[in-house]
Amino acid sequence: MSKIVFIGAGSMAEAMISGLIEKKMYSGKEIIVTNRSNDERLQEISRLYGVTTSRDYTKILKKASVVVLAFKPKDVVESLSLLKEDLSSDHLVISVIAGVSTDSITNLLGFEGPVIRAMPNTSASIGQSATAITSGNWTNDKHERLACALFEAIGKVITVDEEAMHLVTGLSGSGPAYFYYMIEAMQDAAVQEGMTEETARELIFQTFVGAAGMVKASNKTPHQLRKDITSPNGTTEAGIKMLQQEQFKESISSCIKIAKNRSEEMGKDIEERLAASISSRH
Ligand SMILES: NC(=O)C1=CN([C@@H]2O[C@H](COP(=O)(O)OP(=O)(O)OC[C@H]3O[C@@H](n4cnc5c(N)ncnc54)[C@H](OP(=O)(O)O)[C@@H]3O)[C@@H](O)[C@H]2O)C=CC1
Ligand SMILES: O=C(O)[C@@H]1CCC=N1
Repeated sequence: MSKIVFIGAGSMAEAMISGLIEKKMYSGKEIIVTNRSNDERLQEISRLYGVTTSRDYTKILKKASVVVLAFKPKDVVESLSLLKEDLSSDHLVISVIAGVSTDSITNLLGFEGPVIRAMPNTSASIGQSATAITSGNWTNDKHERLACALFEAIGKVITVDEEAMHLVTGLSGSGPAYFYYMIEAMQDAAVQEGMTEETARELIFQTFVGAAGMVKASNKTPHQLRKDITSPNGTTEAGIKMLQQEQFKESISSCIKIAKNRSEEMGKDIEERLAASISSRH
């Protein structure tokens, strides 16, 4: 039986594993997970999802057809140098690593194998990821269909040109955190105004779910939906005016730009380290 291997057992790997099992795309038995050194974490993942865990790369990669790279960008050079002996062009490599291009991965692996770069988000764990994928040079339709099916099992998938991946990363990869920050801020404000945390949470959560549902279901734009709530000289107008005064839109714009730039920087850092390692070999 051909398995899927996760190299990395952190938040993103767990979100994908739980979503894939929940949607029955893979059973726990068909998933192998490894990490660098955290034994407790591997035990926890195994207990929660019934997956196999191992640090024997040679053994696990022999059983796998799909290999998901789910470690941090800073670990790419070291981790791929450990993995490349056991990887071949028969493996489909799916990287969810922020910033790092398919070319960098191919160059680090040192052979022309299929690499798909994906940017999901942690809502994968409830089947609600927004994922963008892009294909490297050595993929075919079969690889792309497989990657699409995998990410469709855990949410919505779009295909983009690789240049767009930095923006996607700052927008929808990091995106859930921006909304959580907004919820946190609204909850803190309500508690400061005397509401219990429990009541605030209940009201705010449902308000978020309802607003997201409206954006999805309605044929109105978010702008129109906002206008519908904003009575002249009413509470919403007062609140929105304060957000405008505090430069809410400008803050969000800077947030997306800086996150996109950070993704670009992380990619460049890997390219520079790759170039340095090539020149040191000559
Ligand atoms: N978190 C998110 O919302 C999203 C993250 N991503 C991307 O997913 C990737 C993982 O992020 P996240 O899950 O948050 O990170 P975490 O820090 O939670 O997890 C990283 C994992 O990688 C493991 N690891 C590091 N080096 C190796 C190695 N050589 N072999 C095997 N495992 C290794 C670590 O093991 P150990 O703990 O033992 O060191 C750890 O399990 C990142 O590249 C990130 O950019 C993409 C989209 C969203
Ligand atoms: O913060 C990060 O670098 C990763 C990438 C997207 C979400 N988390």
